[in-house]
Amino acid sequence: MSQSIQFSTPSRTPHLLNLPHSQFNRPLSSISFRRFPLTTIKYTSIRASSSSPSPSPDLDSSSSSSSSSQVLLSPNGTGAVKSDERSVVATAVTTDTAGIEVDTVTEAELKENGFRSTRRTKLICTIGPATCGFEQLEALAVGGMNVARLNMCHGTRDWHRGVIRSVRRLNEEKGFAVAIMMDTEGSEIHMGDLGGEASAKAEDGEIWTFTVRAFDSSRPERTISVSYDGFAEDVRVGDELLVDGGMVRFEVIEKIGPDVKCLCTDPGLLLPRANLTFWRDGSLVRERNAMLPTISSKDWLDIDFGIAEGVDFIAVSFVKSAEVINHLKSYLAARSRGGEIGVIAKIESIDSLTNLEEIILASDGAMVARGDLGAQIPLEQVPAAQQRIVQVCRGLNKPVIVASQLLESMIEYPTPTRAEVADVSEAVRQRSDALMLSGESAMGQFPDKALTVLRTVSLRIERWWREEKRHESVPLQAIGSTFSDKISEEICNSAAKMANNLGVDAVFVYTTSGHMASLVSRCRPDCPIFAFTTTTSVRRRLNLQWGLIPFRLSFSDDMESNLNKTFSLLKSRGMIKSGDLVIAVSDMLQSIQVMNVP
Ligand SMILES: Nc1ncnc2c1ncn2[C@@H]1O[C@H](COP(=O)(O)OP(=O)(O)OP(=O)(O)O)[C@@H](O)[C@H]1O
Ligand SMILES: CC(=O)C(=O)O
Ligand SMILES: [K+]
Ligand SMILES: [Mg+2]
Repeated sequence: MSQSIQFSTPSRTPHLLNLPHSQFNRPLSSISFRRFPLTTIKYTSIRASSSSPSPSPDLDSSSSSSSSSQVLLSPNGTGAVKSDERSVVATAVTTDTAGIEVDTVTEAELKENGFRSTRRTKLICTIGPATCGFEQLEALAVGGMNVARLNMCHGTRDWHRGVIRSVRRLNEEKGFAVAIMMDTEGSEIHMGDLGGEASAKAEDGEIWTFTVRAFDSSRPERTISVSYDGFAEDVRVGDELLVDGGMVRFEVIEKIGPDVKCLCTDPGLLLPRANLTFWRDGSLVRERNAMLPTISSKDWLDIDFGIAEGVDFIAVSFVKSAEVINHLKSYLAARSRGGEIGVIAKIESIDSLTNLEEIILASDGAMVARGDLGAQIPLEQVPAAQQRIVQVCRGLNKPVIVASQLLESMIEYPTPTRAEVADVSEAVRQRSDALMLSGESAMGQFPDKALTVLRTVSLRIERWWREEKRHESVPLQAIGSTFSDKISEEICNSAAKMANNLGVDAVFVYTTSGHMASLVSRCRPDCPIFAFTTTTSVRRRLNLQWGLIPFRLSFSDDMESNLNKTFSLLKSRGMIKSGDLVIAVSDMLQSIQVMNVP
């Protein structure tokens, strides 16, 4: 017996009205509202599935494209997997109970620990030389990587293609739904690649030459090439030159044609292609490089490459305005068969903070790119900027990623500093959607350990905060522009509130485009959210969002049959059990249903 609230026409089967779905999968009830201005709230009882231990034949036949006999194991909104379980869960499972795709890590987690213990904060790993092998990628997926990031500042397209294909293979063979995020190089000023060296050490008091000349052969001693032709012209004697946001500092002492002589004032390690900024009288000089395009010609070629390889997200470096995001989105819409690639705005410049709301509104998500941001605004302003970006994203229902230096010391050491753990905790406590590793996973010595730290700290802080009931219920601004969107939003807000008040085990959301799932995620309910979607690409994209455990499942407009099918499939896999309390919402038939699993 279930209790439900439905926003629908008097007809129990609104799809029989034979009104077309709009191309945006707008729920039928919006149409119904126009025809039948009277909103009805119905309490219906749904007959529970007969809870047969194996799925009925019609379940199998209705699962159309998903009815392959292989069950996939994949994107994981999951929590910790004990190391001795890993070898077990990392193997592909082949079963006859096809029809639902979920990764083995999630499956093991749900079976072992129940719904509530799953991890809500998503984890992103930058892939580099330390993690590009198939087995290394698999270890990261098993360890909880939800998204793999490729930084186009480094590596060749062939190298990136290899990684993308390995991740795809991992998804296909092992059922993961690891999404791929391509991060553009952008055209800010950066150093050259050090002629193949991994790093170079600049000592206090040394004189180094920064030059716009290219080197034919090997790099002359204490010489660094600079990517920006106007560099020697723009800097002035007395300017301060910051490498990587201040990891190393120089003072400009002399200009000789294309060469700029600089005195090292803060020693440190110079890494290939590190970012350069120059400061005059205590503020960033940005008049000239403000003219550089956000998306360079090389970036456009990388974007074409990303479209061809089917990446899930493109993160745009050094976004200055909403215009560039809109431009890229219309390009993608024209080239990539309709909005299948999400555009993430990287907030890492003063301009992006100035135009924050409009940029986030135009994007599909944002990244607090603290590395470069900390080179553009005083470091002590970065935490407040982070808090503001996270809040704006939550308000506008866009996923937000906190990135850079979360566990920087783990590039070299196997344990984090206490300060780093506190920083990770703060990002989790702010309820950002995702945390990102950079050098820690790309070229550090302990990529798996760094991921484990993110995972365990996330789990612990999430649980602590839930137990303490510390989450003040933040009033969320209304964002829906159409009446139908407003209904969806109210349904999701109510479902999340009911879930907390009733202490349910999970919210189930049936969503074709993923929008309804994101609306539930936005409410940050106490219980996990099982997001069922019909397409693999939507499933991967949902893997970036807080609290969503994405499954691929074919379903219909008939919620009763969807629920019965889901219960059967999940029960037969041991992921839910009779008596579990579930709230279900759907974007086909706008409704909320509360029921115990039969
Ligand atoms: N594909 C790659 N190949 C080689 N080294 C890489 C690769 N990706 C990352 N790295 C190394 O890892 C370090 C940190 O990676 P990350 O991508 O976060 O760089 P970043 O310069 O901080 O980011 P961004 O350029 O977007 O601001 C880089 O400085 C580089 O040394
Ligand atoms: C991630 C990134 O681009 C930064 O922190 O600058
Ligand atoms: K980048
Ligand atoms: Mg950056």
